[in-house]
Amino acid sequence: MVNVAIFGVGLIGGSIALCLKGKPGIRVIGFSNRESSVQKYIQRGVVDDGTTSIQEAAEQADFIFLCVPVGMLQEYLQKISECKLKDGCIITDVGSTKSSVAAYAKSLDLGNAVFIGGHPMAGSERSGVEAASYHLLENAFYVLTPDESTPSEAVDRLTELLTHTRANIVKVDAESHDDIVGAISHLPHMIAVALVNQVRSYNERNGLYESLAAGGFRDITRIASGDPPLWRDILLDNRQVLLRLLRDWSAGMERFAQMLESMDAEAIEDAFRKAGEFRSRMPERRKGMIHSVYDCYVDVPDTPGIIGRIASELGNNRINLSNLQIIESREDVPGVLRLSFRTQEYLDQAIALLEDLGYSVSQ
Ligand SMILES: NC(=O)c1ccc[n+]([C@@H]2O[C@H](COP(=O)([O-])OP(=O)(O)OC[C@H]3O[C@@H](n4cnc5c(N)ncnc54)[C@H](O)[C@@H]3O)[C@@H](O)[C@H]2O)c1
Ligand SMILES: O=C(O)C(=O)C[C@]1(C(=O)O)C=C[C@@H](O)C=C1
Repeated sequence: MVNVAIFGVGLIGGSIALCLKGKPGIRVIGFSNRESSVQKYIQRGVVDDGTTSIQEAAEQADFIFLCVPVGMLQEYLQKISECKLKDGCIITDVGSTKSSVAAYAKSLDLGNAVFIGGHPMAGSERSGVEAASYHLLENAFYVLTPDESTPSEAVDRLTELLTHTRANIVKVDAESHDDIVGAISHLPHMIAVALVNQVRSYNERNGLYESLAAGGFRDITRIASGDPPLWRDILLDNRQVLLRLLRDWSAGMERFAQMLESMDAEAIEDAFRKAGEFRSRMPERRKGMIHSVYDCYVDVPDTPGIIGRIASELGNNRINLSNLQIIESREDVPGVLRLSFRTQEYLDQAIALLEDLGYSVSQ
């Protein structure tokens, strides 16, 4: 039996647990510092067992996933390093920054255990085990950051385990990870928050700002609703990279100001053209890319016209579908029809409706 201990069974830890639980030969143990959370994980069927004891979770584990906020990673690594870990135990994390945790792991004596940093490039602005999903990591890139001293056998074992997430593993060094993810994830979160707060202050004088805000504003600002303490930790941890990126961002905005001042129509068009070209190269349906995360999966019987019927039911109930995809039917995937919505409200309404109609719906 392979024991997998998950510390922090929230959005990401819970999603990994859901991918591993029930797989032959795997037992998932959830750790929380609160007994009520442990009970919740077990009741929701996300883990096989749970404990509030770090030692109990760590000492029986073949794999340890640290899925707590970035600001807690070092404390947990340190406490785990004091446990009597199994020989060859692999400790990995899912934190959104990689350099600091890798350096910290190196400074510890982990005995015969091995640390390999990790970061699944999928997520959402939601948090907690309630938001965890079996499908969250499917087709996403999952970054691992081994270095030259990491035994390749350990990387292979972790990669093998992660096949259950259906993510695509990519290996990157920790510093490059922080540069790249700073630009494609952390900077966008800061921009979204600054933009929402800019509009929020205008809205204090005139409530029409809020009323008229439509798709464009919603699309670019969804991530401004991320968990504040979680994002505080991420931004502070990657601050050196982010300070540089913010200077580049300011320069880009300054260029826009110049284009407007000098009425440089061609340059404005050119900026949109280049951005559009780059963005259109990104696959639409890849997890972690620009996409709706308000998805659910419906088991669809093989009956003619069934997809049309589902779409009509949603339409008749004024539930706006933003995308519909028939996904390949495979043995380990419960649903075959993926329905995407623009808001949590539509998603909740759709799930309630489809369940009322007798469909089996999963998230
Ligand atoms: N949110 C995303 O989109 C996303 C994507 C990829 C990676 N990550 C990374 O994943 C990690 C977890 O993020 P999440 O989005 O799953 O957050 P989350 O809030 O959903 O989950 C965090 C979990 O850690 C637990 N936790 C918090 N403080 C704790 C403590 N002191 N002791 C024990 N447990 C504690 C919480 O109870 C929760 O179960 C973070 O390091 C984050 O950087 C997040
Ligand atoms: O889709 C979102 O809401 C996310 O914030 C996911 C996202 C991202 O920025 O793309 C956020 C943090 C991560 O560490 C990885 C992915």
